[in-house]
Amino acid sequence: MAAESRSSPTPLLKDQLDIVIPTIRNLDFLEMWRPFFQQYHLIIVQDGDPSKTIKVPEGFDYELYNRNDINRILGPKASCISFKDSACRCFGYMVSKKKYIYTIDDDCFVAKDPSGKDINALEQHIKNLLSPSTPLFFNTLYDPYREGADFVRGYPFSLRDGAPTAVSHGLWLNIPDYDAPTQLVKPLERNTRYVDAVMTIPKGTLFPMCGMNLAFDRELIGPAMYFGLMGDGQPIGRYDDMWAGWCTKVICDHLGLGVKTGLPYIWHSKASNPFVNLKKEYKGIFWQEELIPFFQQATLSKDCTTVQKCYIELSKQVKAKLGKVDDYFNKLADAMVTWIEAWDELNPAAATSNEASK
Ligand SMILES: O=c1ccn([C@@H]2O[C@H](COP(=O)(O)OP(=O)(O)O[C@H]3O[C@@H](CO)[C@H](O)[C@H]3O)[C@@H](O)[C@H]2O)c(=O)[nH]1
Ligand SMILES: [Mn+2]
Repeated sequence: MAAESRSSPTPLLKDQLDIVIPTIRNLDFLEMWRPFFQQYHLIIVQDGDPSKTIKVPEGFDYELYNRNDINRILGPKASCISFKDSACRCFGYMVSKKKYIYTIDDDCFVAKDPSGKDINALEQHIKNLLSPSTPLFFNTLYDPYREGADFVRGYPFSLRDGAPTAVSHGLWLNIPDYDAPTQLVKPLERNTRYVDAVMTIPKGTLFPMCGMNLAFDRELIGPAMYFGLMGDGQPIGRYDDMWAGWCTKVICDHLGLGVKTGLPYIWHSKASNPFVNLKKEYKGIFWQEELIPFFQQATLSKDCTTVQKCYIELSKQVKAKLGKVDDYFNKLADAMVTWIEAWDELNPAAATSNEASK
């Protein structure tokens, strides 16, 4: 009997997920990801000099946007997209037409699990996103929906359906995502600890969201994933993902959505320059002592029934309460509004459904 053709199974969410990569480098790292990424569509956001040619390895299906494209597509609204900072990646979220996004940095490679097996980070993120979260009651055996685990005794049955998962936050072996001061005092520290767990970040708790290995449900939370104004002309850098994470978590808590962190790991290969990072982070290190209480105390009214409405409401509070910390936050609050306007312009269907829920 002829051996049946063993075509490899269609990858999960093949036509429902885009991979967004911000880059100022070449994309050779994709060779290592080819087995896991090749069947997905890539959105490459080329930062820096648009006249530079970024070589994409053969065989990948992609669209590439440089700064000229961003300016052409958004016109004056392009002012909300950072230049010369990885924050530019959020343009990829806006132009995508898919339900899910995975974003990864170009210095992140395939890590190995303790058994030595290559980790398909994308597959794990998809599992995280397709299973519920438990933001209202902590399960001490971690992810109860995982094979071989469950809810522990005392876990209310009324809460076991969980909440829809909006965000899956992955981690990093080798170079951990430390801030500059920590990097300076521990230049040789490497993360070798593989913790085999995925857990939901409880409602009411903020977290430092790192953008280098991150997936999210674009339809559930996309408009909140604005990676704030950083880089060229801005007084701060390396807080783009943090800003998005704080806004996202407040909105997820308000809308009853879940955020998970833990598996999958990637191998982060490049330590960016701690001195350059210190300059970028400097103001953020003391500003965040005011930003965190702001987000912890932020409340959204019951009229905020969509992400866009929540985000606009949050932008007003940023202006009212953080504008006095530094004028940068007035600029950022305006950029948050511009981001939503641009999002709705590029995603009219979603915007109309947003209108409908008014
Ligand atoms: O001006 C730039 C600089 C970089 N990029 C691209 O963005 C990612 C991350 O760059 P890199 O790996 O050099 O920086 P890290 O310090 O390791 O990044 C971590 O800190 C956060 C800063 O916000 C970031 O989200 C984390 O991943 C690479 O793909 C670069 O090519 C850029 O587009 N523009
Ligand atoms: Mn890096």
